[in-house]
Formats: sequence, C-alpha cells, structure tokens
Amino acid sequence: MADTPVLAGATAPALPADWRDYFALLKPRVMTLVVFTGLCGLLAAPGHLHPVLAFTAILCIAVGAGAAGALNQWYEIDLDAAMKRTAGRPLPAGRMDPGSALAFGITLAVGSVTVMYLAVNAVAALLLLASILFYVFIYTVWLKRRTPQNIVIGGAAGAFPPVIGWAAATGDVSTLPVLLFAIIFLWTPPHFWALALFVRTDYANAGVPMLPVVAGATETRRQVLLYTPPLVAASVAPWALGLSGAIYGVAAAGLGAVFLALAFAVYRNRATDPAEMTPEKRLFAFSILYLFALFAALVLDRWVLA
Ligand code: HEM
Ligand SMILES: CC(C)=CCC/C(C)=C/CC/C(C)=C/COP(=O)(O)OP(=O)(O)O
Repeated sequence: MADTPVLAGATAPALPADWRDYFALLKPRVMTLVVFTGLCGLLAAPGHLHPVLAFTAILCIAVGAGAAGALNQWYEIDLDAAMKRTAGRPLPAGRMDPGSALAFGITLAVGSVTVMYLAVNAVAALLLLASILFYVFIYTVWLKRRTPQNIVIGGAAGAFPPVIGWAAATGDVSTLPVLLFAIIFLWTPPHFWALALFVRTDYANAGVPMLPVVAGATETRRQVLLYTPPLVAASVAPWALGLSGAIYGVAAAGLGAVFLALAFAVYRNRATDPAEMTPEKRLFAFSILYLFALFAALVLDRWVLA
C-alpha cells in the first residue's frame, strides 16, 4: 500500500475497494445501451445461434466494453478528478489503487476476447478486440485530449457492438450491420454534444477540448443539427433498402421526426446558462430512448414478421 498514490481531493477512507467500485469501473449505465445494441445486432441476424452461445457472446460484449471503460478510467484519473460529474469515481476518489484497476481492465479485456474466440467465432472476437483497442487507444489516449473531433472519430468504438452481435450469429458482416454501425456513429455527436453543452464548465475545468469549450455553444448547436438528417437517413435506410420491414420503417421515421424537432429546438436555443438548457437536456435524454427504441423495433420487425 505504501506506493499507492494519495490523490488530491480524496475524501473516502481506505483501500481496498469493494465489489461496487469494481462494478462502477465498468460504467454499467452507459454499457446497458452498448449491450442492448449488441443483443439486437445478434437477434436481427439471419439464422439461429444456440442460446448458450448467444448469451456467451453478449456477456463477452458486456465484459469487453466494461474492460474498455475500466482502462479509460485508469488512464483518466486526472481528468475525472477535475470534473464534478466524475470526481466521485473509485479512482479519483481514492477508493481503489490504479494498479488494481489496470489489472482488472486488462484481465477482462483479454478474457472477453479469448472467450469470444474460443466459444463463438474469430470474426466476432476480432471486432471486439478492435473496439476495445479503438476506445482505449484512439479515443482515450490519442484524440480525447487533442481535438474536438475526439468523439466523432473515437466514438466509432461505440458503434461496433451491433456489428459484433451480428458477426457472433453469422460469422460475417453484411450491409445491415454496416448500416447499424453508421446509425450509432452518426448518433454519437448529437448524443454527446447535447450533454456537453450543459456540462461545458466541467470539461473546460479539466482542459478537455470538447466542441462547446473550443468552438462555443452556437457552433456546437449547429453541429448537433447538422448530424441529425444523416442520422435519420441512416436510420430509415434498412427499411428503404428492404433489409427490414414496415414496423421498423414506421418506428425509424417517427423517432427520426422527434429527433429532428428536438435538434432544431437545440439549434434555436441561445441560452448560456445550463439552467436554461432544457432543449439540450431533452435531446440528450431522448437520444438514449431513440437508440433503445430503434434497435428494439428492428428486432421486433424481424421476429414478428419472420
Ligand atoms: C465517444 C462517445 C460518447 C461519449 C463521449 C459519451 C458520453 C456520455 C456521458 C458523459 C454521459 C453522461 C453520464 C455518464 O457518464 O454516465 C453519457 C450517458 C450515456 N451514454 Fe454516452 N457517450 C458516448 C457514446 C455512447 C454510446 C456509443 C452509447 C451506447 C450505444 C452511449 C450510451 C449512453 C447511455 C445509455 C447514457 C446514460 C447513462 C445514464 O443513465 O447515466 N453513449 N454518455
Ligand atoms: C465493445 C466495446 C469496447 C464498446 C465500447 C463502448 C463505448 C466506446 C462506448 C462509448 C461510450 C462512453 C463510455 C463514452 C464515455 O466517454 P468518456 O470516456 O469520455 O466519458 P467520461 O467523461 O464519462 O469518462
């Protein structure tokens, strides 16, 4: 314990951390949607995967994504300590020593990819490995502290899960999973920038060059709106290309219309005080519902109309 760094602002008493801290390291709330989109990718795929293998594949996605979250937090103790939203996490709060978090993240990453390879298939394992590496190295280590485009490029990591789910079921990747990737890829900027607008001071304090910090609120609101039509187009594309049916098509069009309306309200908002950023808060909350509902519709469509 002697070499355990004592972090500034630490209020919690002693190490070692308990299981709740290890669980928090997996970013479980964000990962629910990652796992859900992975599951939908798997369920939307043609053919049939044995339920035990399907469960294993989803577990590997959950654990791999959690591992990436743990490694992200190990690397970002300084940033997390500087932001109100994240200062209470196990590492910046001093409840866990960084070495344990690193070992935990690496073990889960290696474990999840290995099990995916041995139990499911090599394509799914490779994609899982690529997404973990992408999130940790491309997003966290390389881009996050350098450019406001960090979440556009780095955010691609979060678009992999439905492709991994699909690959787990089929052993390959075709047009529909590529469209699912595109949907999440185009969804990430409005999802995150809506939030970043009302937690801007947190990022500014930590010196992270998120778009509202670097380019200001007006430009960020414009960018949020700009990403929305391509997002809606990508969302409707599976139906337009005949890769999914009417249930999905109607859901995609309806959800897209609401997303557009909310993004437009964000674009028109001129407030600088987070207390007046209701449109941004609404869009952020709806973004999560949007993805849940869209992917649920895809599966419903495939199973109801099958
Ligand atoms: C680089 C891309 C992304 C960034 C920077 C980002 C950032 C954030 C942040 C800062 C929050 C606030 C709350 C928290 O930390 O728990 C959040 C919430 C959330 N994000 Fe993202 N996000 C990204 C991509 C994604 C992706 C790809 C998904 C899933 C497909 C996702 C799902 C969620 C969910 C479900 C929440 C709500 C969690 C809760 O209920 O607290 N995010 N995101
Ligand atoms: C299968 C696999 C590896 C999937 C990866 C999933 C993934 C990349 C999700 C991205 C969502 C996420 C946790 C963003 C947080 O960004 P941040 O780390 O900047 O947020 P913070 O400020 O809360 O730390």
